[in-house]
Amino acid sequence: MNGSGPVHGRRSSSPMAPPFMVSAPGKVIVFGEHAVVYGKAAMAAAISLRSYLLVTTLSKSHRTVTLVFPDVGLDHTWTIEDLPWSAFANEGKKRRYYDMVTSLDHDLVKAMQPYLADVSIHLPEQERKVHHAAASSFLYLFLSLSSPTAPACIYTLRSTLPIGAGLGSSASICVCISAALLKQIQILSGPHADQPSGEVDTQIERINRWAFVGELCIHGNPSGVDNTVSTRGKAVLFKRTDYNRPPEVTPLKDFPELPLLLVNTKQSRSTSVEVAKVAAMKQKHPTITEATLNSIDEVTNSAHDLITSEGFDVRSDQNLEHLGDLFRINHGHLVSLGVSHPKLEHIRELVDYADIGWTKLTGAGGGGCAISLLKSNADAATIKRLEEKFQEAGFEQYVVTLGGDGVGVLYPSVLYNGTDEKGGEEIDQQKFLRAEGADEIERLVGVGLHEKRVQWKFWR
Ligand SMILES: Nc1ncnc2c1ncn2[C@@H]1O[C@H](COP(=O)(O)OP(=O)(O)OP(=O)(O)O)[C@@H](O)[C@H]1O
Ligand SMILES: C[C@@](O)(CCO)CC(=O)[O-]
Repeated sequence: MNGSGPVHGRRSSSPMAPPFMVSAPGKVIVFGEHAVVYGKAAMAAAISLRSYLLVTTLSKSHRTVTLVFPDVGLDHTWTIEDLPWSAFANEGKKRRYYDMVTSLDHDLVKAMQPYLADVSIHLPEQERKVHHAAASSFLYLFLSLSSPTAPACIYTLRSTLPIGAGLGSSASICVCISAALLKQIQILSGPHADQPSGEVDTQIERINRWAFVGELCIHGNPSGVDNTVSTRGKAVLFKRTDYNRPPEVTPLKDFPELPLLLVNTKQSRSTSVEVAKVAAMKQKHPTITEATLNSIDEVTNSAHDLITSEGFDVRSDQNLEHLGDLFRINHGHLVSLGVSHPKLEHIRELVDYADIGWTKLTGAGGGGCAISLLKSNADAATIKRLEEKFQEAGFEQYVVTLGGDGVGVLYPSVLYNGTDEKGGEEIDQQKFLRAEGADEIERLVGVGLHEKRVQWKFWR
């Protein structure tokens, strides 16, 4: 069944939950992508581009759950009672919200297939794959965390992140879905000011674990670094040596405001395909590949030692050059693992010719984005010329800040947007859908890039 159905305005006297929003950031991997899948360290930071999910509860006369994901053109409705609840409730299959789930249950994945089969059935294979990935991560989490008596709802998702560009779009939507569903079953406490840090950690951990399960539905073998940084925000050093245990996550306090250019080749690719390339390389040349992955680990650890060393100053030429060397070396590793792309090499060449910094791909590669660390003497005119060359090549540049907040909640979805509406401006589905492009989404509901919005709450 397709179509998003009616959306009802809510009043505070209504017994239904009010519309609310959750939001989670994308990320850049500064060092260690791919190697992190094999138990090596990675360093990643949240970025100011984010996904926003609006949850609208419908009246009791409705019994449907609808996904409205316009960024990819997905609009699908399931009837709640029709879904395969019994498979997910079976002895040995039932998961609790506090369980540590580290792999997908193949029987449950199979039980979902008939309900995914008619999602965007009319679309070409490539688009359908994108829809299926998003729909399956939602459905797996919905069936795991919710119940046949769940209220009818519309989940409307919009993101200011480019999709499939290495900036963690899939993780940010999984974090949003996980947080929304956990919020709806009322097992999240907060976020609120002065929440004890132990309680904050528990909420973040719950959201993160289920976001990881969502990521498992989208790409076969995620390390968990993307969902971890998206949930927690800020920046982390991440390492997962044993998939049956939680990863080692070291928060990087005072992550330096690196002078970075972030450029998207706009070459589409899929993370799972790029991860599979490295797996194939490892099978073909196990010793050499292992040595490359170990070398990446050393690069990441060297960067970590540097930025946490006493006296580290990103304005020091010596420190910057050290980090720049590590950018170049890490990019070389990724090239040798086969996950670069001629367009990523083109960005690197343009920056090298301008001689203003060091470049590496970020994320899974195969297209997507590159980051360039700028030298201190990079002058404005040269940067401008370079930006024009990016544009001529069809690339897109983003201005982002690093190390911002992780998952946030806006409950109810009311903001003080400087409008005349009494009690604040209610963000309903129409308004949210009408916002054109990333800038308008930011302006309408953004967590604070343009102005500090106190209504958004974070587990800090
Ligand atoms: N805004 C969105 N709306 C709907 N689905 C989305 C959205 N963003 C991401 N997705 C889902 O995530 C998939 C992209 O995941 P993929 O891992 O390939 O890219 P990424 O997360 O942007 O990159 P990386 O993992 O390298 O950081 C899409 O195919 C889609 O299923
Ligand atoms: C390529 C990879 O290392 C990063 C993708 O953002 C995959 C992962 O860690 O899951």
